[in-house]
Amino acid sequence: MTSFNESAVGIAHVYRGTFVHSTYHKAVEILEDRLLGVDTEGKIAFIGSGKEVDSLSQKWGFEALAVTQLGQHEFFMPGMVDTHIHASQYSYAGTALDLPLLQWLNMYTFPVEARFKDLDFACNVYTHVVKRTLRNGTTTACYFATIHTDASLLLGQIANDFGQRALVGKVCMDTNNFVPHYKETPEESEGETKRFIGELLKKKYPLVRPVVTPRFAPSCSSALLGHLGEIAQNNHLHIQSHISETKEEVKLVKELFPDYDSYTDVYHRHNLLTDKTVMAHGCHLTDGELKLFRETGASVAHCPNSNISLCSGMLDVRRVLNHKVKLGLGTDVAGGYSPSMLDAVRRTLDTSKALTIQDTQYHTLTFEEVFRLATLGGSQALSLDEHTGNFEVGKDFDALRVNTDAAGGPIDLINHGEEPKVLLEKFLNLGDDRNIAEVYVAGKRVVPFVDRP
Ligand SMILES: Nc1nc2[nH]cnc2c(=O)[nH]1
Ligand SMILES: [Zn+2]
Repeated sequence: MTSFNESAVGIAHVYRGTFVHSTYHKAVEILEDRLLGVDTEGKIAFIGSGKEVDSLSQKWGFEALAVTQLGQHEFFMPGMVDTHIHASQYSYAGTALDLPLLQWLNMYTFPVEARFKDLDFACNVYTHVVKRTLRNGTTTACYFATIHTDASLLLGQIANDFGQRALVGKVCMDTNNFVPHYKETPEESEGETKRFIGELLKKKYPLVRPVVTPRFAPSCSSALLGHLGEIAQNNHLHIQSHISETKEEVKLVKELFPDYDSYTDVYHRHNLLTDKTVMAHGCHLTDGELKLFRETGASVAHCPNSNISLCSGMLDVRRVLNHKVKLGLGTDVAGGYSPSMLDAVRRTLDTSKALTIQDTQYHTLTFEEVFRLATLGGSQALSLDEHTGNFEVGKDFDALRVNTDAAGGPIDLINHGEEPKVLLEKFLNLGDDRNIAEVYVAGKRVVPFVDRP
């Protein structure tokens, strides 16, 4: 039930139509002809039957005529959660996919990221990535920025200005043999991380939080990892990094950290594995490492476009879920070339089917399961599911108004009276931003963009 005082918080909007979401027990739950009320704080105040419009309008004090009615081929679904995206790498998305990870970082990534010292350059790229992801239905994004504190703060400001829910990480790295000007000393990295966290929190952006961001073990000394673990622990902060993306990287970590049992153990012994940690990729994690994820509550960001584009590996999502490790989806721009979570959904299904081609006994993921990973699963992976991820009374209204029959859109031949589940499947497989008529974050309509072009 609602936790707030009903008389103190009014109803701001009421929507009537089909709502499609996931619950902890059901991958897809279809709620037909429902009325959903959003209060003035952007939270879901009630969900009732459309037939009860008169009694609900009396109880909650809204005009029955003020209800927004969805069209026949429309539905609301929860906003999607991108659990891993490099905002800074959006500048070269769609290119540079011809090298394996470690060479790719040296050749393309580090030289580009070094440019974010220039705040004008940063502002342009960050504005584009926030707008593009919002327009594609990403209501929550967990961002890597670069090592530059002021540019990272700017990313937080831009996410706030456009109304996106975001975790923003100033990247930390004190090891870089290939592009030596793109690194910090351990003292700089520690000090600038503290400044970043302090200044971002001081802004009191309602939906933007800092996340402690060691790039990955090969870019960080043990001293730096230790400092970052301590900062996260002392301030109860989120943590993000990369793990076991490629076999070559796992081998390198073994050489760099010979006294540790595994790659996961490196992070664990620096206090970087907590229930607010999200680690990208994890393609080559062992059962023992997944057990450590489960025990600590750390989660995996599955980035299938990137895993295929850089030939890194194919994560066995079913195995991760069987270990009861939390898992969300990530675009991993620009290792992944698409900023759209719909692409992440499709690539997740493709990878699962590729694993099925290799082993016909494999338990292929269903589109319903992948829908959950893109929404509720992502919010769980980021430990934000108290606030977002599905349509539960008391949660923030983070939602996409999907119109499968949008004029000029990519979906043809929708039958009259088509089942909502079929509309969802068509949208996930064929849809794009033309089908996302509106995007809401914490009750506020953030797409279409109003004040800005
Ligand atoms: N895909 C990817 N993997 C990484 N590992 C360390 N840094 C990165 C990065 O920027 N992208
Ligand atoms: Zn990444």
